[in-house]
Amino acid sequence: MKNIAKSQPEAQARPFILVIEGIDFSGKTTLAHHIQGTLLNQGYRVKLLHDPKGSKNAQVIWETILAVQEMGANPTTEFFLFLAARNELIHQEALVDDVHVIVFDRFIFSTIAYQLTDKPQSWEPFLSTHRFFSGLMPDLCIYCDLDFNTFQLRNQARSKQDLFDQMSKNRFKAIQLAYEKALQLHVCPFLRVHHLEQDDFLELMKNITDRISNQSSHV
Ligand SMILES: Nc1ncnc2c1ncn2[C@@H]1O[C@H](COP(=O)(O)OP(=O)(O)OP(=O)(O)O)[C@@H](O)[C@H]1O
Ligand SMILES: Cc1cn([C@H]2C[C@H](O)[C@@H](COP(=O)(O)O)O2)c(=O)[nH]c1=O
Repeated sequence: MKNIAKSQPEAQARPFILVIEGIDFSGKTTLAHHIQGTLLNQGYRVKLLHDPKGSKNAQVIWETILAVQEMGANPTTEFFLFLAARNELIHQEALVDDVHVIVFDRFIFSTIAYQLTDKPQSWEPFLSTHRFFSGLMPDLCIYCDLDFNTFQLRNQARSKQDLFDQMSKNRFKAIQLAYEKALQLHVCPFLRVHHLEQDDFLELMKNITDRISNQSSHV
């Protein structure tokens, strides 16, 4: 990726929380690494965290999620385990370093889309609980859009799969719909990306860095 500028970013009172969301194989991790690399090149201190696997304890909880899922756990149990994993991730990794930007590869919208899919009445209570216990709310969400055919092609090309990756078209559509509705809750602004090309990426980066500078000039 092109090195745009190397001026020193302004000091910030708190990190900018950038969340990358989307269904499995939508390109979140690829995009997150490009964004991290570009921001680092511009002199930002950046931390990239993968929810739910991005800290030692979170990884243990993720393995528990997979194990109990295999045994047919109650969906609410799965919900609480994802919250537990995120709590560990936040406390072990997110709140410990002095950084300008934290990029989360998945965050609270994933829980709405996957665990609370058909329970829109539970979304606000969940968000309030998250806000109360962690205080870490997204400043911007980048939503990676994907069609079902591409999902299937990318899924088939994968060597390693877990139960979350094996979903029917109906389940895929339900998760997407939940994402779309959750993004309308005004938790934070969001940008939608779909098959990102180089030019679109440069524009996206400009948008992101403008928002980061804007936040630091308002603290
Ligand atoms: N813009 C793109 N164009 C074409 N292929 C892409 C693009 N972005 C990602 N891919 C490919 O799609 C696959 C999934 O990408 P990636 O791992 O980044 O997605 P993800 O959303 O993080 O997936 P998961 O949710 O399973 O972790 C990879 O094989 C990657 O190379
Ligand atoms: C954070 C979070 C994740 N999930 C699911 C979604 C994915 O299938 C896996 C995580 O693996 P990936 O490599 O990021 O695709 O976990 C979930 O169901 N709920 C959540 O809150």
